[in-house]
Amino acid sequence: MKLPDGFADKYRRLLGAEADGFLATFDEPATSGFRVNPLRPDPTDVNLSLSEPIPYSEWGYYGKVDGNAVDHVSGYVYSQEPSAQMVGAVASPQPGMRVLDLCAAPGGKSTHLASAMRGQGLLVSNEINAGRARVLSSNLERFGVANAIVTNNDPDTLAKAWPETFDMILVDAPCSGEGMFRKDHDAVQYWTPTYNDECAARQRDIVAAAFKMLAPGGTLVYSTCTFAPEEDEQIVAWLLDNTDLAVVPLDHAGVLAPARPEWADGNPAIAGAGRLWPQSHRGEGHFVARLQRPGKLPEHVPGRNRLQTPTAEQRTLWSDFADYTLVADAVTGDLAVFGDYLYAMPHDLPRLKGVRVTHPGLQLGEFKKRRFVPSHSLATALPPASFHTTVELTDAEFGRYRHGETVRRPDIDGRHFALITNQGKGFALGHLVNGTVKNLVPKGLRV
Ligand SMILES: C[S@@+](CC[C@H](N)C(=O)[O-])C[C@H]1O[C@@H](n2cnc3c(N)ncnc32)[C@H](O)[C@@H]1O
Repeated sequence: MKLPDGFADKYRRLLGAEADGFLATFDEPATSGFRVNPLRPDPTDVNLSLSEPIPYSEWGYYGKVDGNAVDHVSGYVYSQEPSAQMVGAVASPQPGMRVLDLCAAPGGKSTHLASAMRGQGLLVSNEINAGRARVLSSNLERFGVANAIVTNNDPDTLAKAWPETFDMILVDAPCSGEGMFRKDHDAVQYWTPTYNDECAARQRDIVAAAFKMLAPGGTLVYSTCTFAPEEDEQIVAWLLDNTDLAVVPLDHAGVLAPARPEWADGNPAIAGAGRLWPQSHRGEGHFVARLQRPGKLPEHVPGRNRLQTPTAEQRTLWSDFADYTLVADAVTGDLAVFGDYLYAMPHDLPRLKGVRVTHPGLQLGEFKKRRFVPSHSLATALPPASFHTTVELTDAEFGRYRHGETVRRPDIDGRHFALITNQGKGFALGHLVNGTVKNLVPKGLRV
């Protein structure tokens, strides 16, 4: 690969004898990986025949999953490069925590955090870019995450709304992406000898805002997919100088190499952070640090939010649908209406005033002229056992249904909604009308 001018010289200076091995990796193919979804009743019921587990990532495997395979479409797997999986492994939030993923799109780390949280507690996934926030919401829906909301704000706005609010915050920072060079040619084009300093200035602003939102006793995880000390060790040094955070040393017994204090201000505590290098590990490379505030985590105080609750008519429309389609208590959470849409919102929400919430929880459906139209997200959020009726499709029918076609099941009478499955995995809803399954795959998801 043609590396940008100045890049190789910089890493020869930093790495000395190790530089040749590091620079040679840019001519090797990129590595792929995925995680299985522990939120599913049978997480390993996916095609793992050729996949080898990633030793440091509880649900991770090396290998590639086809984006059109049922395992992907039904949210049984999430494709994520192996190094990136170290971040979720280091964070490992406990179920019940209040967690903020500040730079969250498209959702690789958020779905990993949600896996560890097991549906308990609150995950706030924030993304500054509106288009990317929409992709994030749909990836969380596909993965069946019901205890998350998505916000679309800059970090300073959130810091004003949510002082000392979260038990854990992940900053997976926008960076120069040197670890993406093998996968993303644009990252190579952007790089100049001053780009790392420009990224570092933005990263300092982001971590400063993140720190304001961290509760006493809380944990900040900072990560990048770049090798540049300006964006890695030097950001940790800045946090140690400007906040009461301390580095929690990571386990360097496996693939994670110690970070390099000499590439920042020499503070030996920085070595507790970790680096994944592509020359010594099967992955693209990453930096990760875990830092903690002194003190004891406070009790969560739910914010006083004035949410629009459903009207009596809307409640009836919802319960008519739910009673007829779902088993009892399939949906938990507080019912709230946003525009024409009904959501089940997670409990323990902080105050939402001043925050742009673009995905307030699990979208249940839309009220349309005195009718309730269920949302696609129910198909991947709820297990098949939650539905009174499921319709299993053959592999050939699966492809046609995703395309938007109807299927026939003459043995099923009446009119009702059903979960559509392939290989037992729910991936869409359908409306059965006298033996014909009308296709409810949203137009934007048809292929
Ligand atoms: C490395 S990516 C996050 C990847 C994500 N965590 C994942 O695992 O899928 C960084 C994200 O930060 C966002 N971003 C860019 N500028 C930002 C800023 N000033 N403050 C917060 N986020 C920003 C980008 O839009 C991008 O989605």
